[in-house]
Amino acid sequence: MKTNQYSGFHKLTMEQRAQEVAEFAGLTAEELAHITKPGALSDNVADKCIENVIGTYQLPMGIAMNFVIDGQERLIPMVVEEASIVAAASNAAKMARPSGGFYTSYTGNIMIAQVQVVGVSNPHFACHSILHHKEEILAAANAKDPILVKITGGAKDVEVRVIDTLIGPMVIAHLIVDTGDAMGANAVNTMAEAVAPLIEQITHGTVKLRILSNLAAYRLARATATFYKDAIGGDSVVDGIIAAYAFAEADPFRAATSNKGIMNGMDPVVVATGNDWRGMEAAAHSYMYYKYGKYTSMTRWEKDADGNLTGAIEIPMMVGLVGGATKIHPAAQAAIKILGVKTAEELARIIAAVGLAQNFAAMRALATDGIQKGHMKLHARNIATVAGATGDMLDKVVARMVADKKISVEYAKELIAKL
Ligand SMILES: CC(C)(COP(=O)([O-])OP(=O)([O-])OC[C@H]1O[C@@H](n2cnc3c(N)ncnc32)[C@H](O)[C@@H]1OP(=O)([O-])[O-])[C@@H](O)C(=O)NCCC(=O)NCCSC(=O)C[C@@](C)(O)CC(=O)[O-]
Ligand SMILES: NC(=O)C1=CN([C@@H]2O[C@H](COP(=O)(O)OP(=O)(O)OC[C@H]3O[C@@H](n4cnc5c(N)ncnc54)[C@H](OP(=O)(O)O)[C@@H]3O)[C@@H](O)[C@H]2O)C=CC1
Repeated sequence: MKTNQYSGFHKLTMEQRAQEVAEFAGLTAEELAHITKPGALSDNVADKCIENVIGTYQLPMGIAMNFVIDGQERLIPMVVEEASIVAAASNAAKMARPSGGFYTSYTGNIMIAQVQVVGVSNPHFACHSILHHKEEILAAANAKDPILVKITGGAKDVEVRVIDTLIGPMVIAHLIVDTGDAMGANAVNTMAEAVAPLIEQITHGTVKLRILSNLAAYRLARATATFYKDAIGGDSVVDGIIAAYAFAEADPFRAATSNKGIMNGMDPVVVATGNDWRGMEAAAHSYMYYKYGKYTSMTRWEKDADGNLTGAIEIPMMVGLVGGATKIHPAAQAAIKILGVKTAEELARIIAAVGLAQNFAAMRALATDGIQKGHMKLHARNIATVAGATGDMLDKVVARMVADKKISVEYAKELIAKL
């Protein structure tokens, strides 16, 4: 496969798809086997990732097609259990292609470590004292990670705040750290612990928590795309999507589902690359309050002067290529090679684009046929399997359920009995 716009890719067998992906990404047979051969992880790394390991739990890895991001064709590995997500991402990317696909930007690999100081009688004065000693504090932080300092410069700045809390004022110091191609949690936690004694001396207070913030408000990935109205169903579809977006922008009940739809795109890539999806989720949802003062849509959708649909997303994206499980998980390494990324920045930008694509696909389906038509057609295989259908019988049962527009375990069982 020389291009990722492979119409009918989904009609190939698993083995054929794997070979096409390996050819596009230049995967060796061994690298491909880390994905296609179950059990690879338990042979060498599972017991090094977490505690009390007894084995491994497998999830499907699908490949979203058609993505052009900043002018480059990308295959997107997505690890997820839910039907229709990979199809939706592929469909959205296909519809974005006529305008050139997705365009991204990024603010840098900047993480925040928090140091909490309590018992300070003059908190505002203490904040100034911390800032007077900024260079000393940065030196103490950077002494803990010479590798990071060599690569990125490490801790770059200190910020301070006084917050009023239920137990009185607290001085909160933020270490601002460039963590390079690492997600950086362990790195910044180590630095926060290292500077605590110095901050206690400076403030005459007591340091309690020393921990990163997952509200990675300085590590933002952005993506935009233009969907030509004629490529997505015309003015009524554009207006339908704008109305769906306006609902999510205004209502947290809708925003929660619309943003879950965005996570349908972002989480599977974060998981596929061995990154911390809990941290990414915490960052993305909390950023809504930080930026907009309310829980709202993570995306912004508008009409351009020609009536085409334009979308944008700005989201904290703290993912790494080194550190955590990424470096030691062979399938994560293979996924990174499929993506063709060399830096954490590239990966962050791609994930933001996939989130935007997923939101478009969901809202377009909702604004036209409704989600069930596309979703349940793909979920039918899952339903038929639950009912006990296998092999050719499975295909026959799925075809009949879709044709009869009756997709349920009950009806699948009826069909199995009949067929
Ligand atoms: C599902 C589609 C794409 C069908 O849409 P369609 O128009 O029937 O698809 P199509 O048959 O015309 O195919 C168009 C392209 O879609 C892809 N595609 C099509 N079928 C497959 C397949 N079997 N396997 C892999 N890829 C597939 C593929 O790229 C294909 O291009 P082609 O290969 O033909 O050149 C569409 O209905 C859709 O995008 N629906 C949205 C589904 C969705 O968002 N699923 C997420 C789960 S629902 C949810 O939890 C989120 C939500 C909805 O609650 C969020 C919210 O509320 O906002
Ligand atoms: N989200 C959260 O709240 C938390 C997440 N975590 C977990 O922390 C892990 C990620 O932490 P992270 O600090 O990335 O993990 P690591 O500590 O494993 O990796 C970071 C280290 O890799 C080394 N390194 C090598 N090459 C590079 C490079 N090019 N750029 C940057 N660093 C490089 C650095 O120095 P050196 O070699 O000296 O280490 C750096 O400190 C994830 O598993 C995450 O789940 C942990 C706590 C909290």
